[in-house]
Amino acid sequence: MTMPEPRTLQAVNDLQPLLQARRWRWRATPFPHIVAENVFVPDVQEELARDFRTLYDQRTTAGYNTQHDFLGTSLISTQCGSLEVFISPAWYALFTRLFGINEPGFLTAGVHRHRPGSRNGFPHNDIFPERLDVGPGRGDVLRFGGPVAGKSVRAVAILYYLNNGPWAPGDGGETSLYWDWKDGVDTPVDSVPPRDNTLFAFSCNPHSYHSFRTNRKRRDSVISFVYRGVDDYVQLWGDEGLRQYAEYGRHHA
Ligand SMILES: O=C(O)CCC(=O)C(=O)O
Ligand SMILES: [Fe+2]
Repeated sequence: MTMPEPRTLQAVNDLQPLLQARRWRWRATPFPHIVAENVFVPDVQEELARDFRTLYDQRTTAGYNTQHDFLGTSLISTQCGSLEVFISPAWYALFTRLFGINEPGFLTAGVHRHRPGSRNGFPHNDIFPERLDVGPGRGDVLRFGGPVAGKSVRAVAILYYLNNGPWAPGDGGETSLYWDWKDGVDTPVDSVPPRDNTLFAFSCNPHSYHSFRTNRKRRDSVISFVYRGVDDYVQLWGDEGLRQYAEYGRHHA
C-alpha cells in the first residue's frame, strides 16, 4: 500500500495552523458534548478526505463490522497520510484538556464507512472495559503517561465527518443523542448531521447515550477515542456504567 506523503501535516505538534473555526459549541443536553463546524482549514479538509479515500481504495483490510454495519479499519501511525492528526499527541492534548481527562491514557482512531441503507444503531454509552496495549511494532494505539494497570474505558469519543458531499434532512446518517438506553432510536433528544468538516465530541460516562442513524447516502467518518484506566473512571463515576455494561451488555460499540 502506498499512501501519499502528508503535505500539510508533516508531524502534528501544533494544531493551530490546521484549524479553521475557533468557536466550538458546548451543549449540555442530554449530556455534555461539543459540536464544531468548519473544523479544519479547506486545504487540510481536502487532504483528509483524499487520504480517507485512499485508505478505502487501496486497503483490502477495511473489514465489515457486522454489529454496527460499517466498513472500517484502524488508523496506523505513518500509514494513514494526513489522518495522522487523529492519532497525534496534539489531538490527545486538545481533548483531554477540553474534557479534563488525566493521564495515563491511550488514543486510538479508525475510519468508518456506512454504505447507503446501513441500519440504525442503538443507544449506547461507549462504556465497556478493554485491555489496551502498546506492544512493539504496533502503531494503532498511542499511550500517554505511564502504564495503565488493568483495563481501560473510553474517556472521550470524537467523530469527524468528511467526504460526504452536501447533506440535507432526510439523507440520514446523523449521530443522535438520547436520555436513556431504553429510548427508541427514532426518538432522540438531538441529532448531529454528518456535514463535512464537522466534529462531534463527548466525554463517555453512564449517560452518554448516542447512536448512528440509518442513511440514504454514503456516510464517512473518522472516529477517535481517548481512553483512561478503569480505576480513574470509577473514581469519578462509580461503577454505574460498568454495571450497565455487565447487566445489559448492549453498551458496547
Ligand atoms: O457513527 C456514529 O454515528 C456513531 C458511532 C459510534 O457510536 C461508535 O462507534 O461507538
Ligand atoms: Fe458509540
